[in-house]
Amino acid sequence: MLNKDKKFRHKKNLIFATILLINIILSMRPIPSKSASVSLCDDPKSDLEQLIKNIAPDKIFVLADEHTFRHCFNFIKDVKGVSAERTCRINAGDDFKNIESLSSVWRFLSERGATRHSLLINLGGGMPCDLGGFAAATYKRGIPFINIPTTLLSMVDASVGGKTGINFNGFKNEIGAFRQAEMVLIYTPFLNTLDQHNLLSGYAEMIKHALIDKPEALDRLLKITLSDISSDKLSALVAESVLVKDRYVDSDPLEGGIRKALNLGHTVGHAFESLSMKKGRPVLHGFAVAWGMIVELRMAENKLGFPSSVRKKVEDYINKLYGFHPFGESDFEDLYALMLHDKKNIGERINFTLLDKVGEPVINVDCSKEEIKTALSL
Ligand SMILES: NC(=O)c1ccc[n+]([C@@H]2O[C@H](COP(=O)([O-])OP(=O)(O)OC[C@H]3O[C@@H](n4cnc5c(N)ncnc54)[C@H](O)[C@@H]3O)[C@@H](O)[C@H]2O)c1
Ligand SMILES: O=C(O)C(=O)C[C@@H](O)[C@H](O)[C@H](O)COP(=O)(O)O
Ligand SMILES: [Zn+2]
Repeated sequence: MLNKDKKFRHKKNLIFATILLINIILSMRPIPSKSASVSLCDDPKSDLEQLIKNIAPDKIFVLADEHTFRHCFNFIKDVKGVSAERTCRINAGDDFKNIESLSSVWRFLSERGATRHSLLINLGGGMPCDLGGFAAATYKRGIPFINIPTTLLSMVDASVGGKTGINFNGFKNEIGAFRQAEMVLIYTPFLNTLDQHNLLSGYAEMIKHALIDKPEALDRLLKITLSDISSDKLSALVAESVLVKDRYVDSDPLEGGIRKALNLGHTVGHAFESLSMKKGRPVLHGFAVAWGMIVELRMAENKLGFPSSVRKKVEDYINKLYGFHPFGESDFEDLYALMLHDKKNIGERINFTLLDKVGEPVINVDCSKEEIKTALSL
């Protein structure tokens, strides 16, 4: 099963890499995505207008947070049918990816007469994309939505693949649904106003994609200093990264199996993220995932023989750029209790996604409390 999977992935890798290369050479923009349509665009206004023409909604609504309304709304405000009056603005940050914000979006749509034929455009990072996607999935049992990601993290990861939802009861994405966007429009100049901290946060998910893709992709990322990167180079890396995500989503859209590879670093990462939020000192999702990957690569090394030289290279890179995770021995029981709620678990078993080697994820690895503790405190 695994071997067949590897061969299949290798063949698909080659096809995608070839298409990507041809695209870059010919400067063609659409990304050959399969699960949701994803495109790298040069002109969000005209691309959005074309899309809206095809969808033909009766009304158009936009969801933005306070920052994306300020920095990004101007790029789409002149699109026919888009208006500030029909733009729902929510507070920024993961603290607000909650039932109250969700309810305010449902109310906004309902009070302004949104129908099942109305369109919701989520303009923002992973927070508005996740929350807006879930609002769209549930409002009148589902209306179409478009994601326009404005952070690096949402361009390479959160806007694609149909996982929508909110945090609830102290747990990440506890309530949600799988629902694909009609289209994902990636416009990398939005990143010009994004701070370095949030760029790094997105870069962590790119490192995750490289780890489940191939050694060359990982080596390339670990050589780059994000603060010096040219916008062309970053756009090419965004395209490459989002293709990795799309490939896994396409093989297993509802996460019955191999899509769990995309959750590498998240069993521990989500526990870090939830605990930091509970303590009132929230860390960004990508930072939590970066630290979660360190712990899970140690577990992969201990349990599956993942090469220690590669684990060390990734760990050094993360420690240098992201610092060390802010948790101590005394946090272990809380972190473990949070991991018991991970969505990949079955019964009381905590199921990790680990790696044999770079590009060879192994899903459903059952790890004991002791094994987790050892990896956390090495
Ligand atoms: N659905 C998925 O597959 C998936 C994948 C990865 C992460 N996520 C989720 O995504 C969320 C994290 O996403 P995120 O990192 O994009 O966070 P975010 O949406 O909270 O954005 C981070 C910050 O950047 C600001 N911002 C956004 N775009 C900007 C721009 N262009 N210029 C200036 N500021 C801007 C936002 O207002 C916010 O303050 C988490 O909730 C995580 O769980 C979901
Ligand atoms: O798309 C996926 O599948 C992922 O796991 C991508 C993750 O980066 C993302 O953070 C996702 O929201 C985590 O999902 P969850 O099912 O662990 O809540
Ligand atoms: Zn993530």
